[in-house]
Amino acid sequence: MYLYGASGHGKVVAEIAEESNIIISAFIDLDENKSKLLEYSVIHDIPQSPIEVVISIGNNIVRKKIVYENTNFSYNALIHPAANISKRCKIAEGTVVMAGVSINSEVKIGKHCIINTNASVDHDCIIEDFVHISPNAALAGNVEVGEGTHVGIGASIIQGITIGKWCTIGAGTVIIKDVPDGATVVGNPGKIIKIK
Ligand SMILES: CC(=O)SCCNC(=O)CCNC(=O)[C@H](O)C(C)(C)COP(=O)(O)OP(=O)(O)OC[C@H]1O[C@@H](n2cnc3c(N)ncnc32)[C@H](O)[C@@H]1OP(=O)(O)O
Repeated sequence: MYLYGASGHGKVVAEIAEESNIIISAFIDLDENKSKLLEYSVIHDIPQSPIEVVISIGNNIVRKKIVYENTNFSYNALIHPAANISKRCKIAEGTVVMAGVSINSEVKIGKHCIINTNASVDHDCIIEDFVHISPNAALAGNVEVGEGTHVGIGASIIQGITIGKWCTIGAGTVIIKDVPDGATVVGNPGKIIKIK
């Protein structure tokens, strides 16, 4: 497997692959100043043959762009063995689930999401493609999160809330009302500070 993105996030993704006994061929990164990350080489020319990849980049828009630009890539979900995942949840290709995560019954998680360390996603949540749920964020039951949204570290979202596409939920924010597309929300209770 290749990891696309030789960064801090890439290190964490590499260690999930190692824990899962998956062999890492190399990192791919267009930054020619990077030659090695952990014990792995960083290559700058994207292979054109079919390869299996996990995109190890935290930026949601960049992950989406890479998927659309590289049709020779194939993807599987990468799940840390120390994540606690319901047998009734669905996790789509390219999504990375980190250590300590809990995902409860009948949750659906889209493609190329990051469910970061110790995040908690409760029953019946629906998370669309390219979302990042940061460390220690907690989603109560029946929460929906739209494509490309970033839920910040330690944020809490009460049950039944719908968060739109490409939103940013600030670190530690408490969401008690639905959030429209493109909104940045911070504080407790969460208030919109900008809309894209
Ligand atoms: C493993 C990992 O590292 S995963 C990465 C996890 N990272 C995160 O969760 C980061 C989340 N990002 C944030 O919380 C950021 O502060 C953002 C995106 C919400 C806002 O960033 P910016 O758009 O740059 O806004 P800026 O810093 O200018 O702040 C605007 C106002 O909102 C306030 N504000 C910003 N973030 C927060 C927050 N999380 N909670 C409360 N208030 C906040 C600021 O104090 C400021 O208030 P003021 O106008 O009264 O001075």
